[in-house]
Amino acid sequence: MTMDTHAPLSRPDARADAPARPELLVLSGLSHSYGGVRALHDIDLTIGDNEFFALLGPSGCGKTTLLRSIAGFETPESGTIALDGVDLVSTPAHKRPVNMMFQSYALFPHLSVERNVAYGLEAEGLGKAEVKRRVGEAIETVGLGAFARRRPSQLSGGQRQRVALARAIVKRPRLLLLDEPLSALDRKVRADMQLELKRLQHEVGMTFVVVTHDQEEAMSMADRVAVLDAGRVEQLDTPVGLYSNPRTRFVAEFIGSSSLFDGTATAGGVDVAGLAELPAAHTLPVGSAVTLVVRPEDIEVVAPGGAGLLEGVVIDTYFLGGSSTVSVAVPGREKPVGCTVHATSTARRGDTVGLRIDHARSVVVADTRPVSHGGTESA
Ligand SMILES: Nc1ncnc2c1ncn2[C@@H]1O[C@H](COP(=O)(O)OP(=O)(O)OP(=O)(O)O)[C@@H](O)[C@H]1O
Repeated sequence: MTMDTHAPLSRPDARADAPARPELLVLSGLSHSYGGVRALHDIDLTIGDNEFFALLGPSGCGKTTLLRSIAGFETPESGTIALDGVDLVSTPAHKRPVNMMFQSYALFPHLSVERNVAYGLEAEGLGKAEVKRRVGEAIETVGLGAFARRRPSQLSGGQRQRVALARAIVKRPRLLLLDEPLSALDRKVRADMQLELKRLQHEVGMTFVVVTHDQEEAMSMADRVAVLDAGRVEQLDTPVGLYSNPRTRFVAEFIGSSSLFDGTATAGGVDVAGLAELPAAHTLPVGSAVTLVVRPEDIEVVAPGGAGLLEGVVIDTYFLGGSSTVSVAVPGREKPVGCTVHATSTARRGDTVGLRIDHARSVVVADTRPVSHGGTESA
């Protein structure tokens, strides 16, 4: 049997709930409701200067409400928002040093690219020469120099998105808010634009706060990510921290793939219902309901029969290029266990294999749901 030899991810030891840079935006105790619907519950967040920050969560978790509160399109029920130490809640939206890029891009269809980009500056009453220079710079920054005279209908989706970006950065806000900025683009263009957005943020030196429900997008672009669920911040961390050290079951399921083993905490690990006691380090009360979270690259597929191994039967292998995913049915578990192996793995469908979990890398989280039998697996 082949052994999986992935290098371990480093675990962050710095406090990830505080930005590495000087703070720019501080939200304290922010709550908001729409009629009887609680959209935000007591949110505390600090976002750093020149940081690429993502708000990530499933539909309805409150991401847009949070963004709109920062922009000034919603007035929070309680709590404070300060930018550079100055209160924003009492500052009207148009006076905040904040710009928002909408999902729809909201371009003027009858105006050329350069007129679209110039619009906001002209509305501010800037001189013609200044407008021309700044518009030219912004259009170059987003790589649309050759398209300045075209109208939005003569551009691709990715190019339209760049116009919206140019229009957002041309006013040089301290903070740029982007609501699902890539959702209108197809998969390939999206991947390119993720890199582009990151480059642009670095180049213009502004703080970006991006809202997305796509965890890959958030993880690939952002310096830090706040994972929201039902109006609360579940975890605020770096992408590596979220992946390697999820603090709740929700985060473990939402970020990346994992096999989740529900059970009861023991002194040295987790007693997985109907399966085995699996060793793991944790500080949760013995006897409490917990979930052991194991990433696919932290499971080694080996010959069966060794001590401390789970055993199962390979039900599928998926070749992914440099690696493969082996899906193993383990008796007593409803969902198969996914393992990442080297592409040269000899594991084949129908093989009985042993699974060695890297106990030093698995994570135990408190499970607030009733203990289920058979375990679950995230996508
Ligand atoms: N204008 C409104 N009136 C009433 N309820 C609203 C309003 N806007 C949002 N909500 C509710 O507030 C909650 C948070 O909505 P919000 O739009 O902030 O979530 P979201 O995470 O951005 O979702 P999505 O990803 O689907 O856009 C949801 O339950 C939503 O139904």
